[in-house]
Amino acid sequence: MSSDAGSDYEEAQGEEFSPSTDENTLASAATQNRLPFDRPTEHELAFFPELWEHKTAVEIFLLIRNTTLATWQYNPLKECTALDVRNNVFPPFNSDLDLIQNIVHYLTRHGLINYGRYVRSTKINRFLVRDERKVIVIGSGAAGISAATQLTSFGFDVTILEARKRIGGRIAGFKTKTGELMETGADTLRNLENSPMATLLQQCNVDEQGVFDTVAMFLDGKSLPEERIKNIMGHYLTAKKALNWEAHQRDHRDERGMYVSRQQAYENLMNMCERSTLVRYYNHCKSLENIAQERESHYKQMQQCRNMAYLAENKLRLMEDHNQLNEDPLLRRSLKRDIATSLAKFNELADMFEVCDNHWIEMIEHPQPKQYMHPGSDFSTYNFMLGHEEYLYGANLERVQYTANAAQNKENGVASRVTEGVHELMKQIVEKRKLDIRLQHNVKQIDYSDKNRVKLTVLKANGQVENMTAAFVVSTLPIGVLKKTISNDKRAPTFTPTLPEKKVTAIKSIGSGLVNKCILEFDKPFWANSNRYQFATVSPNLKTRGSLCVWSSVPDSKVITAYMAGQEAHQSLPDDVLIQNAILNLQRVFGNQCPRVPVSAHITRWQHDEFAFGSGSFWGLATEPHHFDDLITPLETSDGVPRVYFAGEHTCPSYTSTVQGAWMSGARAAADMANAHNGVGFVDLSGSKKDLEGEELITVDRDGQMPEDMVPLAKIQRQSEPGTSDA
Ligand SMILES: Cc1cc2nc3c(=O)[nH]c(=O)nc-3n(C[C@H](O)[C@H](O)[C@H](O)COP(=O)(O)OP(=O)(O)OC[C@H]3O[C@@H](n4cnc5c(N)ncnc54)[C@H](O)[C@@H]3O)c2cc1C
Repeated sequence: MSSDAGSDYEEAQGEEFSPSTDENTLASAATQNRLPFDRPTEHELAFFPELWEHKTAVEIFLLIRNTTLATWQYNPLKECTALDVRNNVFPPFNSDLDLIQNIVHYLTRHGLINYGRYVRSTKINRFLVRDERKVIVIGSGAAGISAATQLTSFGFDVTILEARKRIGGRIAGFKTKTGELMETGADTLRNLENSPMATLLQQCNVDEQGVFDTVAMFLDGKSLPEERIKNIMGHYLTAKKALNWEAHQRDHRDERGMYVSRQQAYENLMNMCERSTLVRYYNHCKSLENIAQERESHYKQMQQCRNMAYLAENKLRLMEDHNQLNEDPLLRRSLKRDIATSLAKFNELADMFEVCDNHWIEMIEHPQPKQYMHPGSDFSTYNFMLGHEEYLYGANLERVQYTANAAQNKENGVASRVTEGVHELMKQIVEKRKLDIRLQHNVKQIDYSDKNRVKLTVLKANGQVENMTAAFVVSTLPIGVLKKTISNDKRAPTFTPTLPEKKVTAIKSIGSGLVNKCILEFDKPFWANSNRYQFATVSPNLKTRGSLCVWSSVPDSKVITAYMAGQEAHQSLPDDVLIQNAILNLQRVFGNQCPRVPVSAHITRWQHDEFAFGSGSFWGLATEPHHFDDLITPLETSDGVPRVYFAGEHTCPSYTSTVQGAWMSGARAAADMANAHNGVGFVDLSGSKKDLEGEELITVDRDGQMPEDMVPLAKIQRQSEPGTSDA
């Protein structure tokens, strides 16, 4: 967060916890964790069955739960213990220390507090016998690191096996020869207002930079007026809202039972809008015609009235000239009456004529558009927004189902880039938590056919093969790799026995997407001052809308990144052609300020990365919600014990293809494993600060001696994830 987070970190050890506990603070602590502040979730009700009994019990539970979350958020550099929470809950509600401990334990277990890079002050109780504690986590991406840190806190002995030479997985970056940072994987943390990544940013010694929603847009090198951008953005957001509303109302599938794609849904909406615009235009023209006819008819009647009055008046004058007025008083009166009624009628018609006239003028002054979206720049801008959505989803919108609202989650709210790179967060957590990570350990086989243990065949850097065993395994193999596994690709690890049919179907059904980057380094930044470091170049060609569309940099960096999304992410053009295209794009906007040749450049090809085979997962046209449950369900060894757990961004349906989703999935897998094997009862977690020795973890081995009230719960029905769906 701030550059002096390090010193905060040291100071935190002596700091007292005293967050304000007013209603707003408590409510926002809950929403920050994706929990409803005023009711327990189904998941909480499953763990605290007594909440079904009394309304008062629910109120006390919520007060303690929300205060615990607020206490942790107030200072996430330091473990939040039951004693800290007790001090922050006002009497008499702080009298039940057992309840407070249970809530602290529950929230810790499920990765809502006491996670990431923090100082522990309580002992870690290890109840499982030594052999049952051994966990191997496959992969050191965000999911693997999250699972490993959590499991270590629950008393497991964790080793991470990582195939690459580095940690981080799809969070990656390197320094150029001149020391500039190029982030080749995830670089933007979105949705920070309710993401655990906000806490990690607070815990780590990094500098974060806000990414703004409104960006400058250029079409053919010319800046689009802000007003037009806002206008089109309005159309796009309305369409997106309509789509999300529709997704909650009914299912739209084709004859094969596949969901309608987002592209199709946007096109349908656009056609509907075009149709209704045309209908409105037709009605407008029809009304104009009717008014014109009405006006004409009034005019004609006015003429008739005028003529009648004129005739009667002429007749009267003639009678007067011939001194006949007194001769025929009846005729005289009748003529006078005709004049009066004609004039009255004329006036009435004149008023009606004026009303018509005003209406006519008003309609002429407010013409109706003939088209919903004008072809040309407006349509290109709208199309750019769909291209941007392809970047957020990491997939062509023709392949993403219309119901998916993950992009909504990612796009809205607070977003940040980390000056030192997102991988710096992972590095600092790994160092602080002293995780045991074996790099260049490529897992080739996961054998769960035995009893009591899982065997792994691992290919090491020196070409040696090592067989390793563990009581439990957490696989964070990416969706792209799992897809290769089920298609028997030699580069991907195998499972023995082969994966169950349900899992295979799930892996096939969940989409594997692709985003790539073109990263350019120059000798100085020419793309404007430090505030404006994100802009978009709108492609006039609809087919290439995802190509080099969004440009991003961090202030004072000499590196600028363009993203390739949708169809364009699969570009097979050689690097130098892509780099030249990017330079041309920049030159259209910045002219000669942009040099013809960059100092250095890097193009990513995540589709060919054999430890990822893609950038992230998405809700494909055949993805059903239960596919994520099928993917998450652990594999059982031959003794019927669940031992191979699954994590990774692709197992977090609400936040697929994000670092947040990966982190949350690791915490979820760790909780599932601990709940099943390490007991869901609670022990004294209040901790004794006397035991605290620096930042060393204090572990107490109890070798199988589990307290009576701490029974392992073989299977807790996963009713919902804490802090996701039912928030
Ligand atoms: C170009 C790009 C841009 C992105 N931009 C963003 C963004 O701006 N914001 C965002 O939130 N997300 C973004 N993402 C997505 C984000 O990076 C991922 O969702 C997240 O990092 C996935 O974490 P993970 O732990 O699930 O998987 P990974 O990070 O892929 O971790 C899996 C690990 O398993 C290892 N592994 C694979 N096979 C084996 C094997 N056989 N043996 C041992 N280890 C193995 C891999 O090397 C890897 O380290 C982006 C991704 C890409 C590619």
